Amino acid sequence: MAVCYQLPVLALDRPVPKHVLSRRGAISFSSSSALFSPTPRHLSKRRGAISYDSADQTALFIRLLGEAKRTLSHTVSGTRVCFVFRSCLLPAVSVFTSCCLSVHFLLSQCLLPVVSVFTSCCLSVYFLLLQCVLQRVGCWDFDVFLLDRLTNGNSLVSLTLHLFVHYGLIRLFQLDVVKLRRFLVCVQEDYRSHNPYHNALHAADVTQAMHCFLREPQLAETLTSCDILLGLVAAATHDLDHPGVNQRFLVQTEHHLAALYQNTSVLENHHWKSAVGLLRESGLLAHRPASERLKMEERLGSLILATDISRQNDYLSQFRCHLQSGDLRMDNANHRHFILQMAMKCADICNPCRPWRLCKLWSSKVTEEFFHQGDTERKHNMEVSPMCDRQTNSMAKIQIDFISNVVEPLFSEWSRFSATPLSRVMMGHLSANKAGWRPQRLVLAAPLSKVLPQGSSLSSRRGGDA
Ligand SMILES: Nc1ncnc2c1ncn2[C@@H]1O[C@@H]2COP(=O)(O)O[C@H]2[C@H]1O
Ligand SMILES: [Zn+2]
Repeated sequence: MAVCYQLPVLALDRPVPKHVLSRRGAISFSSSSALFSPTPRHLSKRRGAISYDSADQTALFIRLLGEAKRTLSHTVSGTRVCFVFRSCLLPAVSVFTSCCLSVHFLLSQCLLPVVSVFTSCCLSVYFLLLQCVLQRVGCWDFDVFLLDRLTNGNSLVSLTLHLFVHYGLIRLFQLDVVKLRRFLVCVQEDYRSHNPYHNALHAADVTQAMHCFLREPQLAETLTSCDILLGLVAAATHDLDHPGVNQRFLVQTEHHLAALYQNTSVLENHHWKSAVGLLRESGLLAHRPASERLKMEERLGSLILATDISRQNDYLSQFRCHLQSGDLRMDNANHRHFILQMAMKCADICNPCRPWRLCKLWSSKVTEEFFHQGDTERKHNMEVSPMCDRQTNSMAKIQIDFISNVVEPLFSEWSRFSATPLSRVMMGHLSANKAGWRPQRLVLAAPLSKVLPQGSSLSSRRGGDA
């Protein structure tokens, strides 16, 4: 009690600050506990709250509400009632209360241990399940959607942390685990969750694919721990703060990012600079020499910039030259970095190489985002971008074109460089998926009238045309 007395106590009914409520260890108790009474939770009245930091378990605020007192003063009015209440009812009430307390005490003695054993069993089962899922992180059919559901939308943080532990990066770079976690949480939060495709789940998917490529023999045997660290951080951050529209849209709408990066690799430059901002803010690498930090930031940039799909042909022709002349030397730091760039590019657009079920999910997400941009462009009388027009495109048509023109050329060179079972599996899925889309290529997306609200500028324009 003495300890409690010294703790900061909030005044009655003053709202608990937001930052305190967001802490993990907040306990709040109410007039009827869901454990002991059938009263629905929303009917029970909150009586108080204790918040403590999950790390040090030290109570920060104790807050008690005066609910009971107020109820009593409403019921008791007038001296006579007060007298009757005091002489007859009060003893009865106090006997009743002590009975209730005894029952409550008995129940809590019997039930609480059972409840806490049950809770810890549930937690153990949950962590076992999570471990089972994460143990398959190196498999090409890894289900990142399942991981996301299991972690309640925290797949990017949990997957990347798991991989940092897997590669021993925390020990090798003497990383502060708290800073690392904070950095990853910030990265995850800087992705826009309302984007159908360019969100933290896509980043988790790319990071998992990157891990699969890092495990390929040619890379696993030669990459340094710094290459691995950069490969994972680049994959996790490569689309940071993506606005859900492409560069063309940003340039045409004279967005400030287009002006800032002079219409060149606008998005990729923004992702890179955002990643560097978070790295510096988190202090994750603050203990490393400044020259090493700068070099890492630069290499991070060149990995992220490699994902600019409009520059794919430059990278591909360079890759083909190396493969033809057979001059790639993995003991050469520049060559290793180039292979990391190619791995990053493959990881970014590998969704058509996944098993059909996963491939279909990604395709519908990316199409939704494209069509959303197209709808916005039409609404503002802009020219609708290729692949973004739901009136002339079908999901299957977009997929077949994307596979034929972008994915196949890249992955056939990658499998020439890394002729492994994984490459054969990916190429197998790619051709099966392309064949799977063919019968659907003439099916158009939902009619625009179902997407745009009635009376929008477009629906009236279409009416005029008719
Ligand atoms: N399944 C897909 N279908 C069509 N385009 C895709 C698909 N997957 C990725 N892309 C495009 O490829 C781009 C790669 O870089 P981004 O992730 O910035 O944006 C991606 C999309 O524009
Ligand atoms: Zn991406």
